[in-house]
Amino acid sequence: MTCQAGCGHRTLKVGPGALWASWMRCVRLGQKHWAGPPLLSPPGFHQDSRSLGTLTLSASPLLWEQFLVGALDGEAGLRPELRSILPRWQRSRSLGAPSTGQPDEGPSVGGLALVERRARLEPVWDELGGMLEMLSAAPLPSGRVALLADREGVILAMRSSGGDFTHHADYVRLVEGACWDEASRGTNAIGTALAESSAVAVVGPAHYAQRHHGLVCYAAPVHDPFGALVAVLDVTGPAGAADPLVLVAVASVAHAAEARLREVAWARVAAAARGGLESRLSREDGPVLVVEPMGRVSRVNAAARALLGAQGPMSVESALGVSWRALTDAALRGVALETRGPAQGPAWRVHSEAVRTAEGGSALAVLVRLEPLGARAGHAARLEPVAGAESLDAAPSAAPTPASSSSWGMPPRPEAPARAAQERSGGAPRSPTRGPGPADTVAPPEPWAALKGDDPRHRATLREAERFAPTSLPVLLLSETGTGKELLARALHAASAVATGPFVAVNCGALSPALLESELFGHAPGAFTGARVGGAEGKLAAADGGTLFLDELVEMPPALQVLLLRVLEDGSYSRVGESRMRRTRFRLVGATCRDLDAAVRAGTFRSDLYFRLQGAVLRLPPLRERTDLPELAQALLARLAEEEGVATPGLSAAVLARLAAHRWPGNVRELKTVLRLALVRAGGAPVLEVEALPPILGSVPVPAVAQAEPAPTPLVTPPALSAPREPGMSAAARPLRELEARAIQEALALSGGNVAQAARHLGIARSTLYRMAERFGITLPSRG
Ligand SMILES: Nc1ncnc2c1ncn2[C@@H]1O[C@H](COP(=O)(O)OP(=O)(O)OP(=O)(O)O)[C@@H](O)[C@H]1O
Repeated sequence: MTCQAGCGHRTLKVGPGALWASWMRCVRLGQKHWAGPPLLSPPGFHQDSRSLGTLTLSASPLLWEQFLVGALDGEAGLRPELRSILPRWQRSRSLGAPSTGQPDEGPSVGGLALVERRARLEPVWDELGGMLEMLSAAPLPSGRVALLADREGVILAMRSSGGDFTHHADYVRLVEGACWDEASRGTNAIGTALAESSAVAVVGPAHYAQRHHGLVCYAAPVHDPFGALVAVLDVTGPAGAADPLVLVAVASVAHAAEARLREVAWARVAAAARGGLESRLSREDGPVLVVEPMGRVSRVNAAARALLGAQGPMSVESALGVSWRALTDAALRGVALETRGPAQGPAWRVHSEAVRTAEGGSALAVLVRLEPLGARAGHAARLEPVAGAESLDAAPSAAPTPASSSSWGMPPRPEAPARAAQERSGGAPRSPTRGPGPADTVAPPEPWAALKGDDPRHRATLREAERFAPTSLPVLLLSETGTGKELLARALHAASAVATGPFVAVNCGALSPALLESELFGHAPGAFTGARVGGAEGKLAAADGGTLFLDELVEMPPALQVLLLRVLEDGSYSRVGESRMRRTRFRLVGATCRDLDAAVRAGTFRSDLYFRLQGAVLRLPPLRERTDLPELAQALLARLAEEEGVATPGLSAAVLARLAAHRWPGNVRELKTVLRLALVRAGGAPVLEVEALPPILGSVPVPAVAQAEPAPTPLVTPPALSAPREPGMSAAARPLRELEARAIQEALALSGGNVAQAARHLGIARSTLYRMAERFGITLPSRG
C-alpha cells in the first residue's frame, strides 16, 4: 500500500499497529492525510483534498483558575489566548457542567439501553470497531484509549492499547456507558466535537472539569451520508504525551468511517438498481447519458448526442460541469442537480439514478437524464475529450471490466445470488445484451418472480425488500397469515449475500417451549428424556452461513428470546444440556401475523429483541386490500394447472365478481386453496364458472355490503384460521374452516397419508399442516 499523498512512503503490512505507524509517519512527513486504502477513498468515492478543519484547545492551569473565580468574564475579545477556550468554558458553565468532576459524575447508560444504542450503528459497527482497534494501537509506553461515542456522547465502545493509562481512564470514567457530552463533563473532545460538529483536540487544563486536566483528547465527528452526526471517534491519553498529529489521524479515520457509511447507503441504492441500459437509453425521449466510475461518460442516446454534440470520450465534469462525486451523491439522495455546464452554457436539471451496467451484474453506473431549463435549452454544450478515456462508440460496457467493478468496491452480491436462484429454478441465465421490451420495465428480477401480482403496495414492498436483500440487516415481516411471508423470506434469501448457504425455516408457534429450544439450539446426548442418542445440532447450526427464517416469532417464549438476542449479538450459543459455547452466523428473517407492537407493550415480546430485529420492516398487504386480484388469481391458476398437468382455464366474469366480493381471511393461501378445488371441480373446462367454486364463494349471493365494508385492522390473525371453533364464530368463517379441513383430508387421502406430500399438494409448509390439523382435530401419522 502506498501513501498517495505524495511522500512515496510504502508499507506492506496492514495490521492496525502498522497502519497507525505508517500513517503517523506520512503525517509527520508533512502530508495532510493518508490517501491509501482502507482509511480514505473507499471504492467509488474519492475523498476530496479539503483540509480536515481541526481545532485545538489549550490553556494554562492559571487561566483555568482565573476563569473559575470569574476573573476572565468579559475579556474574550482582549486576550488572544482566550478567544478559543473562553466561549467553550462559558458554554459548559451555562450547561451546568461540574467544574471539579466526580468519579461517578454524569449519567451512565448500561445493559439493554447500551445494546440499543449500539444497534443504531449496526450497519457500520464492525468497521467502526476495526477503526477503534487501529486508533488504540499507539506506540506509547503509557498507552491510550480509543473510544466510539454516539451522537449523545455516550461511549459505546472502548479499546485500550494497554499500559498504565487504562487505569486512569477507568478512574475518570472513560468507560462504556458513560456520557461525555458537554452538559455532563464540560469542555472535552467528545462533547465539544459533538457540540461543534468538527474535529477537536482538548489538551490538559483546557478541559472544563479539573479531574480531566491530566488528559489529552482528540475527537472527530462521523456524519451519515445525509449530514446527520451519528458518532464521534476519540483517542485519549495522558496530557504529557500530547501530539497534534494524532488529531489529524483521528479526523482522517472519521472521514473513512463517513465514507463507509456512504458505501453502505450506496449499496442499498445499488441493490435496487435495474439493468436494461440499452432499452432505457432507447426508450427515453430526452437526452440521457450513462456515466461510469469515476465520471467517464460511456454512452449517450441519440437525443443527448444531438444536443451535446458528443463525439468522443468525455467526462461528466467536462460535459455538464458536475463532478462524479456530486452525481453519485445526488443519486444516493434521490435529488436533482442544476447546472449551467462547465462554461456557463445552457441551464440543465440533472436527474441521476443508479443503474447496473449489465442486467443482473454488479457493476454500477449512474444514468443521467437531462431536463432543459430556460429558453436557451436547445443550445449545445461543448464536450471536451478526456485523456485515457474509451471511445463512446467503443465496445459497450455491458460486461463490467474488473477495473470498473473493483473501483466501485461493491461486493458481487446482487448478481451471484440472482444467478444462483436462476439456476435453482432451472431458468436460463439472462442475456446481458437482451434487447428492449416490456419485460425490462415490468418483470421483477429473479428471485422475486415467485411473488405474483401487480398491486402497487405489494410491488413497493418487493422493491423495498430488493434493497435490503444484499445487506446483512435482519428483516421483520409483519403481515397477515397467508400473505406470502415465507415466500418473501425465501426470495430475500435467494437475493442475499448468503444465497448459496442454507435457508432454514422454523415455526415458533408450532412447538412447545421446550421443544422449540431444542429444535433451535440443539441438544447434547441424553440432555433430556427422549433426547437423541447422539444429540442434535439444532437449527441455529443448520442455518450457519445462510438464512434463518423464524415464523411466528412472537410466539417465542421470553426465556428463548434472551438466548436469541445473544446469538444475534455475537453469534454464540450453547446446546441444551451442554455448557460449551458454539458459534453460528446467519441472516435472520423474522415474521409474524400478530401485532408485535402490542406484544412489546404487553411485555410478552422483549423490546430489546424487537429493536435488534428492526433492520427492515416489510409489510405485505392483505388480499382484500390488493387491487390485482384478477391477475393474481389467473397467475396462481396457471401455476396450479401446470402442477396438475392440465391446460390453464380462464376465469369467467361471474367468478371474478365472486372472488372480488369475498373477504379472504386466509389471504393468498386461501385463494390458492379455492382455485385448486375449483380446478378439480371444473373437470378440464376451458373457463372456470361459479359452479366450480366451493360453496362459500359459489352459492352465496354477493352481499351488497361486502364491498363497502371497511377493511379490518391488519396484523391480526384472521379468526377463520386462528380462533377455536366457538359458538360465537362468524357464519362466514365456519364453511371456510370446513373447506380447509376437507382439503386437508382429501390431500392426505390422495397422498396415502404422506404428510410431506399432502403439504406440498396443499401448498403449505409441513409445520403449517400439523398446526392446522391439530386445530381441526385431524389425526396425522406421527412426525417420525
Ligand atoms: N404473491 C404471491 N404469489 C404467489 N403465491 C403466493 C403469494 N403470496 C402467497 N402465496 C402462496 O400462498 C401460500 C401461503 O404463503 P406463505 O406461506 O408464504 O404465507 P405466510 O404469510 O408465511 O403464511 P403464515 O403466516 O400462515 O405462515 C403459499 O402457497 C404461497 O406460495
